[in-house]
Amino acid sequence: MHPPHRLEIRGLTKRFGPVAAVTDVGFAVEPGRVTGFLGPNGSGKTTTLRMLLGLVEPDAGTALVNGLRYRELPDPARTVGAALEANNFHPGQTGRDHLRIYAAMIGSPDSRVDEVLSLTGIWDAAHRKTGGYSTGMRQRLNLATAMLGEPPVLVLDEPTNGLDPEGIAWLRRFLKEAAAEGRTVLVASHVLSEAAQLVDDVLVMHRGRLLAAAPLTELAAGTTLEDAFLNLTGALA
Ligand SMILES: Nc1ncnc2c1ncn2[C@@H]1O[C@H](COP(=O)(O)OP(=O)(O)OP(=O)(O)O)[C@@H](O)[C@H]1O
Repeated sequence: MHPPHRLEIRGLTKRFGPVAAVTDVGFAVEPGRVTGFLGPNGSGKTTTLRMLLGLVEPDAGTALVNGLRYRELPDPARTVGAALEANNFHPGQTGRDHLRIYAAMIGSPDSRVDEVLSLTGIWDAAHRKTGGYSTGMRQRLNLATAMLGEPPVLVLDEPTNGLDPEGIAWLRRFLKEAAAEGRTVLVASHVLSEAAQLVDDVLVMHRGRLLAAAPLTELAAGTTLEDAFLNLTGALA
């Protein structure tokens, strides 16, 4: 794995026609911690992550991974493991073949495929076509793909969607361990009750703007994350 990496977002702004999707958003994400990127549907989380990954060009601002834009990284796929949508697999391909092709593309050894299959608990489904996977299995395959290059940074968008309670508990352990290993873990979610059990640091998005950035213990001191969130957004309603 590359050494730990820090993310730094500065003044990110993106409009889609009349929609101000993201407005002047800035924050840092530290290695060794799980950071929750929280906010309701449509608050600008995915657009911010897409700008971080060079998939959307910002109107203004920068998103840096250890001081470099994603497209300037010497080894991007092995630096940032990203899982944005769990439905971009070829339905006629097995999970294992999907991983083998991706491993070849990013220069990871074939042996890493078996490692990530074990790591993400989809070993049993590896030889089945992904068209028959449940949403939870797709999430695990997505995570397995993100982990192929042993990246120091993980960026995940709503990774618990479609996971059963056991899967959610498993993912929590997985991400906490990834952070304990020194990874930078950024997880977008609109499910505050789940986030409260997972994250160390909290970023709160609302209508395209960042409302708060603080450790969970500070933001939710003496209250729940839901109440802290409602207090923040209620003030703007
Ligand atoms: N490609 C696009 N074209 C037009 N509008 C877009 C596009 N992508 C996002 N938007 C709009 O930008 C706003 C922010 O969307 P975004 O997907 O970033 O929010 P989100 O917080 O990730 O929400 P969700 O949890 O529903 O994914 C929304 O109003 C959305 O409709």
